[in-house]
Amino acid sequence: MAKVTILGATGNVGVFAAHTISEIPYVSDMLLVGRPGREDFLAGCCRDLSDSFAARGTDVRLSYGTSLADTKDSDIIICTAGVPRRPGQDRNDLAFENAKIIAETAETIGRSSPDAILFLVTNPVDVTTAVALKYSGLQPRQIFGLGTHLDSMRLKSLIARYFRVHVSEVHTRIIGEHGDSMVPLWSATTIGGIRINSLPTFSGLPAQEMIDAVRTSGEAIIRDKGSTVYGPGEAIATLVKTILGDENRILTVSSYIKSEIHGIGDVCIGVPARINRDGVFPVPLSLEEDEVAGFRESVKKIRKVTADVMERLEAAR
Ligand SMILES: NC(=O)c1ccc[n+]([C@@H]2O[C@H](COP(=O)([O-])OP(=O)(O)OC[C@H]3O[C@@H](n4cnc5c(N)ncnc54)[C@H](O)[C@@H]3O)[C@@H](O)[C@H]2O)c1
Ligand SMILES: O=C(O)C[C@H](O)C(=O)O
Repeated sequence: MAKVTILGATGNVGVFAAHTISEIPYVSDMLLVGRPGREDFLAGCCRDLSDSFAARGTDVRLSYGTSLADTKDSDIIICTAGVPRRPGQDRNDLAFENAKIIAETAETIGRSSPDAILFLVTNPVDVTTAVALKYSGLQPRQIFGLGTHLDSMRLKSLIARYFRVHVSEVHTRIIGEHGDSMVPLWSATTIGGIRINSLPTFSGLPAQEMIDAVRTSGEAIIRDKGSTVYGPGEAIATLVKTILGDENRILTVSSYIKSEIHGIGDVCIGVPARINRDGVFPVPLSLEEDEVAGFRESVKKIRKVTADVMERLEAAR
């Protein structure tokens, strides 16, 4: 059984993630952490969640706190703390502001929970994953970000609707930045186990429209309802369950790669990774030429944003 901690638990994503995670059978304890002054809200969340447990037959010990010291002995710490983007902003516009929060948080967690797995949701997630890796001192396998898992789910749902098949029949991946330079892997997309490009209907697939819809999905939801919540919340729970259940699923998350993909590496970015109780292990890949070119561009972009942020963080210390 495991203790799962959510940082930023008073936020839109944090609150819903607490609900989805409480449904995972391996979770025995859940700690909700918010900023000082938010104690009443956190207490209310705990009471409200507890009410739902009776109906569901769930038995999770809930607690809340406002200090990172409370996170000690967590098995997984999920970080949703930080500012979200407003309509018209790019996720990378949040880079420095959120990196400052993550650097401080990661330093404390690295000292107090050296065996934990640290899961970043805060955007821009590829950059915050790299910042957490550097400042926590934890091993690369212990740190990952939501990355392009949510984008892959968005594409999966569009493909399933287009082909009028159940979503479970579709396997697809998007790699690279959780952002504009993301790269769809049509070569790794199957429907009912059959490669999508060997289906006669593939030629009519509005592939570019689909990927454009995925690229702009977060922005469109934020414009219409203020924040993305249900997609990220369910995606977070899938990953927590994969870790705690030692499931060895291959999911596309932001992870540190050395040179696993065509020799490209030394960056945190969305890649397929085998995920289990020990953490996250990127899977070496062989891609089509245009996919490699797209991935190189995406890596180049993320490396630059990450390097700029690291430099500013060091200068600010
Ligand atoms: N990676 C993804 O796919 C994905 C999906 C959704 C949201 N996000 C990101 O998650 C983050 C949270 O989104 P949200 O919609 O829940 O935002 P929100 O504003 O509703 O919540 C933000 C949370 O962070 C906390 N916070 C803000 N500044 C802080 C600071 N200086 N120190 C400590 N805590 C602080 C707030 O108290 C609150 O709990 C954003 O960065 C957003 O972009 C990422
Ligand atoms: O788009 C955002 O800013 C939130 C998140 O990254 C998302 O894709 O839902």
